[in-house]
Amino acid sequence: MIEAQALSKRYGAKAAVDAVSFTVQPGKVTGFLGPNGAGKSTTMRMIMGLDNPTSGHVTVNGRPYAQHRAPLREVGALLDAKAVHPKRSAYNHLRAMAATHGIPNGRVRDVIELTGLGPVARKRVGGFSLGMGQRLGIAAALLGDPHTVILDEPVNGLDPEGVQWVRHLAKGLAAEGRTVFLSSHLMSEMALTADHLIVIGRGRIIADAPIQSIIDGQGRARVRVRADRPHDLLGSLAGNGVTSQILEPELIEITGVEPRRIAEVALRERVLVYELTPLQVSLEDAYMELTQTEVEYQSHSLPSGNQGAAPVEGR
Ligand SMILES: Nc1ncnc2c1ncn2[C@@H]1O[C@H](COP(=O)(O)OP(=O)(O)OP(=O)(O)O)[C@@H](O)[C@H]1O
Repeated sequence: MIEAQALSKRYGAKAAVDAVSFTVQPGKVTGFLGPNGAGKSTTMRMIMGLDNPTSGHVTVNGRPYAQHRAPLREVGALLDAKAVHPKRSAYNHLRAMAATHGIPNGRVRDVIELTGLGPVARKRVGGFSLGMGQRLGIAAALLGDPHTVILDEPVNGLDPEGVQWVRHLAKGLAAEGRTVFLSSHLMSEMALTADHLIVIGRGRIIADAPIQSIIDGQGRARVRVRADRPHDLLGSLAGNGVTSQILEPELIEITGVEPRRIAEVALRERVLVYELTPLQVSLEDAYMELTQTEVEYQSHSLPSGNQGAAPVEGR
């Protein structure tokens, strides 16, 4: 279990991590999700004792990382896959790590097999692709057979087979009762892997909940409607945070109101509706909604004729 309490890290005037408190439970995969620069890596580095908190504290299985007698057996982490001597082979890198931590050589062979590194294990790490480097980082994280596994952006650079492998690995480790904490900026990946999500934006926790409740809590009803007089319909639906997007002259998307209410209003206004389709709120939409105001580097789409979402105007 990982427990952070009012954990903060400042760089000068900037709060990279701002008084975050959370618990990562064993037996499930917890996703640590946030846009670029949100504070994920800084938090993970503090968990591993690589950065000192400015204030607050964080423990792994009840103690700060550095106070564990056999830390590699307690927590395994992939934080920076490139932090390996380029002239060493993968096998020698893992052997050296194992030797300094009293881990038998047999375990080195096990993790090489587990991570699919067998064919390249004797090659120099300097020539590794990003994906192979990630696999080596994961092999190192698992070397001590740890109770807690922390992986920072583990699917970075992996091909689809590798992505799927990480997914199965994470789920398998959690099923064995381990604490698994994975960071990502991709909601789509987390949706397939994590049981629980901690969402961070600009150094602060903005959600901490099971995946399903994040969808249920954040997603607002979105409905696609084809109607002969969309403006009349929208005029009558105005208010209470209802927003709309006109996609074609007779095609609109309405957010924030249930399909039945749209049908009732259309009937009352004698607007002909010939399509009324509830659109599923994807996890990606829920994430965008959660982090909208929390991204550090926001991209803006170019203005275009009738595509922008606009609040419904009253009559
Ligand atoms: N050593 C440092 N010195 C100054 N600022 C830093 C340092 N490390 C991180 N930061 C800043 O702290 C904030 C959080 O960075 P962090 O790397 O933890 O975010 P992240 O969520 O892991 O993002 P990414 O997905 O881009 O890696 C960013 O604004 C970053 O620029």
